[in-house]
Amino acid sequence: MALLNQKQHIEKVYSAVAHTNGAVTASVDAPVLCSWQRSMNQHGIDPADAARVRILTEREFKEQAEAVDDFLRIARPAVRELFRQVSPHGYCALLCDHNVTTLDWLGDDQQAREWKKAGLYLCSIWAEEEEGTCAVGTCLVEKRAITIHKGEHFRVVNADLTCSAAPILDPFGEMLGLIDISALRSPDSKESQYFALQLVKQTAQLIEAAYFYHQFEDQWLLCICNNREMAAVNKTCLLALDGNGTVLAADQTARQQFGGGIYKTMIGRDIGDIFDIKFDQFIDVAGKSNMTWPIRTITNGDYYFATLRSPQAIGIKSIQNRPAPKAKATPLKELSVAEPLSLDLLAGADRRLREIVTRAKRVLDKNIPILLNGETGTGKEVFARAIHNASSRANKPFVAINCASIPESLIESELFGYTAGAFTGALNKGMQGKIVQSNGGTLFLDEIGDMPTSLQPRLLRVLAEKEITPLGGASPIPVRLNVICATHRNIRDMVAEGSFREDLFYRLKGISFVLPPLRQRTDLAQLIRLALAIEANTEIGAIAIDEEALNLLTRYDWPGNIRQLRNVLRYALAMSDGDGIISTSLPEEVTDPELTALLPPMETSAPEKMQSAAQEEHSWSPMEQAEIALILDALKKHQWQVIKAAKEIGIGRSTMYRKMEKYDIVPPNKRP
Ligand SMILES: Nc1ncnc2c1ncn2[C@@H]1O[C@H](COP(=O)(O)OP(=O)(O)OP(=O)(O)O)[C@@H](O)[C@H]1O
Repeated sequence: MALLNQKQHIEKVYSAVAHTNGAVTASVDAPVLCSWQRSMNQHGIDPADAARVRILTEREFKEQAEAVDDFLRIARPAVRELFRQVSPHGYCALLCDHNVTTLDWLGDDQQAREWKKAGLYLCSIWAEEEEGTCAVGTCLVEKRAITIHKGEHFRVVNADLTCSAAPILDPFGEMLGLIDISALRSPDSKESQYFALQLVKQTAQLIEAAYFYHQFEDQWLLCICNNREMAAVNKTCLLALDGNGTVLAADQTARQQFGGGIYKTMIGRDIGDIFDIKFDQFIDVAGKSNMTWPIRTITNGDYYFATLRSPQAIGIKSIQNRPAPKAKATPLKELSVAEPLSLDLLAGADRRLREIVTRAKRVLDKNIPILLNGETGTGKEVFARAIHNASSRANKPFVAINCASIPESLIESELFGYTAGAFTGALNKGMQGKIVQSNGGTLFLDEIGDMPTSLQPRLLRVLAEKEITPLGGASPIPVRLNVICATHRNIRDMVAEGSFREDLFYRLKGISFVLPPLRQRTDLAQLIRLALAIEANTEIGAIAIDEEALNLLTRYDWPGNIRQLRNVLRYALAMSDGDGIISTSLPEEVTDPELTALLPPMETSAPEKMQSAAQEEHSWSPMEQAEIALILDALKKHQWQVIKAAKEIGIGRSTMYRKMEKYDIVPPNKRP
């Protein structure tokens, strides 16, 4: 842009934002003007600022791309096709994640320097907070497709570009990413970009549909169209249904057409409440054929045409005896909800979790260390077990060690084992460490953030050399190690503070997954039904739960995540009189969270304090202290259910009671 034009552009932006000249303000499209105001007033950006677009470092790029691996894999072919169509007209194509970072880029290599200079390149960040008005950033804010043409850009350095971007939403209406096509030069009129905008919109829709299919490939997919001829090839208006005909997800078109645009009005509803179909009969006819079937809406009797695609694999058992798809019928035992839970059952219908499960399945047998991160009770251990059970090592041992519950002095021998007479107090026969026990199976290192710094180099050596020398041993033992670690801590921060070795961190984090806390899960109602079935040892849906109770449970904040949810359901089952769960079956912490919040902290923390005080009065030997810590940890983990805690430690019930008596360990409900 020539200097004079640059000056005019800057003056125009200032004048429009300040409304000093009505004609200037009126000449700017409303969404562009709003974005200019945000850029200047909220983000404090100077339209004259000539800085280049910010670029991600290689490591940041790798991490961000890894986190949306599935999305990129699904979207790339569509971006390539789009680029093929637009590149002869001077456009490049950008695929961005929901952080507006360019994770894929296609452009004419001969102009690579120019693209780079303009920031239209891999790793560039097109956030409105940094760039001001721009197609990608403003599209993210507006959540709709938009063209930002030349001087509509906020910063003068971008004012030669023309860019059209469209959002790509997931089946739950959340932003997955964005697609953009941009050109360095273009005609002055914005109308020239009309077809560019339509093309990015279409491509975004295609990616959304592909993603929807992928996310729900193990469920029934109902594809609805208002035209019989187009029904078989239609890519939008999709509903994912479970084996009972309950709506699990709906794409944008379906939400707009049948749910008034509101996601929640459709999810969890029976398909028979929306269309005049009985789902079990419908899958008998439509599920077995690729034919198109006429259906009518219940509300106003409008005709539509539907095709039904059967699941590729079913994870959840249906309450009635519905026929499983013939092609890939799943063995009966996989349909049960009994523990240990499979990866598919753990994923539920939550987008993030389903993505995590898909990625986890891809590395199952690749000997890549997995790091699981997540708040307490989000299911890290259960997830690790499910990964093990889904791998080819399923018939080999899954050995878990909790680095936080074992005293530092014992971790070494627990992990590495020792030979007979290695030290005073060592068992006569010596002890095989957990690492050797897990040989060929999976070693689960829970709370890895609590691994003492003194032991970290030793663990690193075992991982690198794949052999181990027990304490007191002379020769190393070769081990086939597959490690899954878990922690609720931020190990990266620990690395920065120096309390966790960086080399060990990268050795353990071949791939990492963050399990979402319950408050972020989008499939809470479904998870509640699943957990209820597990607690009651029945099939999903066999225990009724009324709407008020379900609402209370889905609205509750769940600081203890799934562990707490399962305790609440266990309590509710005990309180219910056989007619299912109603709101009065639920504990007060759920029905009246404010009341619980008002209780003085002593109510919850006192028992633990008293317990520690009781232990401190004695002078136990280090071995006894270790035993106390182990018992207390197991009891707390199992909410003071002695039998479960004993089972976890691997001792009998009577031994457990004897030890509790010896160590003065009293359950909170029996304390004075
Ligand atoms: N998807 C699920 N459905 C039903 N129950 C689940 C699910 N995920 C986890 N659970 C249950 O929740 C409880 C907590 O799970 P787990 O011990 O794996 O969590 P965690 O994240 O390892 O907890 P912590 O960090 O406290 O060790 C367990 O009883 C487990 O069986």
